[in-house]
Amino acid sequence: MPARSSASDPLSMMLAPPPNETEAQRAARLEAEVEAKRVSDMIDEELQRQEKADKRGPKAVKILLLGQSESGKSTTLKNFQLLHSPKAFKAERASWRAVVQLNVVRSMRLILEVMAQAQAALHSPSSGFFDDADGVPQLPTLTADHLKLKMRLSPLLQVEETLVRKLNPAGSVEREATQLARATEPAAHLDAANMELARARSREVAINSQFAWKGMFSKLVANPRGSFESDAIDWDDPQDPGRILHACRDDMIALWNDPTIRELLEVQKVRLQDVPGFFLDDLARITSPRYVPTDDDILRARLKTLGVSEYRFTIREGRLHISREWRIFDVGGHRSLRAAWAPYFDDMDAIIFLAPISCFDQVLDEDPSVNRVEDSVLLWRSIVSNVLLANTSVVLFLNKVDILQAKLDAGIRFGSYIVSYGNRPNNYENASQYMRRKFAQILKDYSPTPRTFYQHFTTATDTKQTTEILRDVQDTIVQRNLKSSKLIS
Ligand SMILES: Nc1nc2c(ncn2[C@@H]2O[C@H](COP(=O)(O)OP(=O)(O)OP(=O)(O)O)[C@@H](O)[C@H]2O)c(=O)[nH]1
Ligand SMILES: [Mg+2]
Repeated sequence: MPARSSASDPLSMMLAPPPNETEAQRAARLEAEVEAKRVSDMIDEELQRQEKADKRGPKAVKILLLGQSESGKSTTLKNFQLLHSPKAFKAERASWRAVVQLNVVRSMRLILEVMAQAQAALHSPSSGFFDDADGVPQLPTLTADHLKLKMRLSPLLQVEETLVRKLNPAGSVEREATQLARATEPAAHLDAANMELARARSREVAINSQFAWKGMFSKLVANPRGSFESDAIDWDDPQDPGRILHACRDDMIALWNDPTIRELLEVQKVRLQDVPGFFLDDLARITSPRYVPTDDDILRARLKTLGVSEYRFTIREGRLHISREWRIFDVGGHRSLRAAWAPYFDDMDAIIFLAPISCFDQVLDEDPSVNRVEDSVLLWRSIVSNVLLANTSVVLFLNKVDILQAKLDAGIRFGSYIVSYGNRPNNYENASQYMRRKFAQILKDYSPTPRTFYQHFTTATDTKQTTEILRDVQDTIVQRNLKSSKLIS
């Protein structure tokens, strides 16, 4: 078909300028055309923006995890990951293997530290560990075999250095915070040794969430075939942490199971079982060449948080199955890191506050004059009274109830530390309900506006129980969103 000339095309004819157009008319027409194009471009832009927004879905739900250090925030985040991205969670096993190794080495370092202190005490009669009457040492005596074990385990400190160097690039501030104890050099006298032990107890590896540490560890411990099920140790590398731990395996087991060492730890009031990241009862499994952490190991592994980490997932809501993005923010709970929380208060849908109520007989590492439960209570008060958070839903996890139960069963008296508890029965039922009422009352007294809140007794290391609770929390927030967007009444 022959192409139509513009002279016969009705559209061209309609758009063509009038044949007798004056200069002024032409200028006005061109100006109107420019204006029409501007308006049309604006409309296009708005349509594109809306299209993008529709694709992105409704506004994201934001949840902030708060609580003191070691309260279980990162453990709760791991539970969210396990619930929504189980494959990605499992793919990170190699990285967590390194953290479990660090935890083992930390526990062993504490034992070596206690041994060094006992040795120092022998040379210091004024140490307070000698009976005033007959001058006999009150500490169990270490034999030559113990000292041989201690010497043979000194390569473990090197393992820690290797792993820490990998975790924190040289020169970063976090590296300084993780400097290692010299457990092999006994302190000159007991006061110094005591201080060294106290420092060693609180010194732990911390990670800045902005640093891609998981990538570093995957490279370090995954085998060349990328499979974690097979041998994950590089036997050609004498520095390989897995290789050194494997070589020290029998000595570590012997030391941990030695009755004199257990007695020494008891006299020094070092309960390694209560230190987060305790794996000494699993040494044979963890130091085996093909060790791959289980979900349970990953939840129990302890890595202190510096900075803020964010985890995103999508949930389909309501009958219309509208996808909505959820963002969970995990912050560091150490006192020096709490100032970094405030910028996140704006625009949060919910806060999950973790209060580890098992810590009633412990003090803060950052201030030994403060009881840990007291710190949680004060922190809760400052959060619920904060006007920036007045419209934010609050969910309280009274966490570590497994440890609370164990401590009360072992006869540790709740009322000796929480004085207001008085002479109430020293059992789980009464103590846990007492704490529940205490936190609820503070919310009632200090919240700027009356608000409902949800509270749960939790054991964040118990994935089954925690995922059920997290599902519950999610449902509550979804229902609230649907109500406020009037999708349900
Ligand atoms: N037994 C027991 N251990 C728990 C529980 N919750 C957390 N833990 C352990 O306690 C340790 C500390 O938990 P994290 O989740 O690292 O604590 P956090 O609040 O993130 O601490 P920071 O990062 O320092 O602010 C980890 O080793 C956990 O495995 C619990 O309910 N019971
Ligand atoms: Mg953390």
